[in-house]
Amino acid sequence: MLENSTMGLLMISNPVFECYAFYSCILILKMIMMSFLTVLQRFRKKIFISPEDTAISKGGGEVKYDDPDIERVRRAHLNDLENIPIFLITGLLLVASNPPEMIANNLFRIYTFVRIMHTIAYAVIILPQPTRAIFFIAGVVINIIMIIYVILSMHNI
Ligand SMILES: N[C@@H](CCC(=O)N[C@@H](CS)C(=O)NCC(=O)O)C(=O)O
Repeated sequence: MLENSTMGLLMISNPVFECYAFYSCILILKMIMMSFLTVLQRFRKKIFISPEDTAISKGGGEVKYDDPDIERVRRAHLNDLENIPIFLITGLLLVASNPPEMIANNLFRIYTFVRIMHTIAYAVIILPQPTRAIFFIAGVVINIIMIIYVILSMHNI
């Protein structure tokens, strides 16, 4: 059983949890949108992942696995999958560690901003490197800061 005080931290009445929950929802919605962005590209280019999918496209289509535009969106989606779930778990651990509100909330805000910018730089307007790398690294640094805070806030290690 969680202690009462910890349960209190993981409730919307805690402003840090509220902020975490809000930005987590934004990031989850963003990831859901990546599937639709892929579908959009598939219909635009009439290129599908399985033969039966070509039947739902007016004018048919073909199965191909190396279209650069589609693969770009898929890579951006995969990169989200490599990073955002780490934030969702680490952010929750941070909330449970009762961090300073301003610091935690700004980490959540900046993380969300850099992940959205990573997608834009990778799959929407395609910005030159190292723009995307900077957004990626900023996100990784925030996850690491949160992990270090959580570890340091433990009493029994
Ligand atoms: N799985 C990634 C690990 C490194 C990474 O995430 N790099 C960032 C900054 S260059 C990125 O946007 N990689 C592109 C990608 O994952 O498709 C890769 O193979 O590149």
